[in-house]
Amino acid sequence: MSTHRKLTEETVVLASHNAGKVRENAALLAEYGVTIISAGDLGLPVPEETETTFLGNATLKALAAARASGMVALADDSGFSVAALDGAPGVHTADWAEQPGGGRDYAAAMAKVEKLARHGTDRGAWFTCALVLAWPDGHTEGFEGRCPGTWVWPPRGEAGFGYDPMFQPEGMTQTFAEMDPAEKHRISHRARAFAMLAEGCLVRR
Ligand SMILES: O=c1nc[nH]c2c1ncn2[C@H]1C[C@H](O)[C@@H](COP(=O)(O)OP(=O)(O)OP(=O)(O)O)O1
Ligand SMILES: [Mg+2]
Repeated sequence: MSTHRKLTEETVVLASHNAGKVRENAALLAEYGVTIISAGDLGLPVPEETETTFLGNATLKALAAARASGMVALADDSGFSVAALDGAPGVHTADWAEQPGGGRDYAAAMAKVEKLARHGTDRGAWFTCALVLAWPDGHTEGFEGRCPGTWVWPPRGEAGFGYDPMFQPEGMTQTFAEMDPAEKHRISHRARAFAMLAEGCLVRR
């Protein structure tokens, strides 16, 4: 018997303000007949990410959206880690792209990572994604997936979002940004976390 709470609702709030993440999670949920409303569409605030782990921050974002909306919410906290940098930027991945005047510059963020990591011999890198479902009564279900690979320079490809152009997953010759979305969905950290979430909490309809 599963110890996970099942999602019975047909619509969930996607507690993310990142268009790339909303798009990828919406596509994954659609396979289970679940539709989404984004936190942006509902005008929900962007909570401060004060936790030190991906699961901690995803839980905080999911609970804030579930309580504010009265609906089940799904949050995604994710990031890029470099072995030579002891896992940085990690939970601070989005912060590294933040510009002084507001907004994000991912070309600059990738250049910062390369500058710090280029002297190391270890090219290992990985993406992590924590997905948390939260109910308005405070119940949560969380799952974490990782995708191992290497960082590459210069960045390659136009698809995807964020740090995708500098990440080549293990066993592949293309970066995430050179793959089509369906291919990224077969192997990504998000897809792996989602597969666990689906196994635990989703019912195909
Ligand atoms: O598949 C990915 N491919 C490339 N980059 C990625 C991926 N997944 C996460 N990332 C990057 C984007 C962001 O710089 C950080 C997540 O930060 P994170 O706080 O979880 O998301 P966010 O602030 O963009 O949106 P929100 O918190 O509203 O969900 O990692
Ligand atoms: Mg964030």
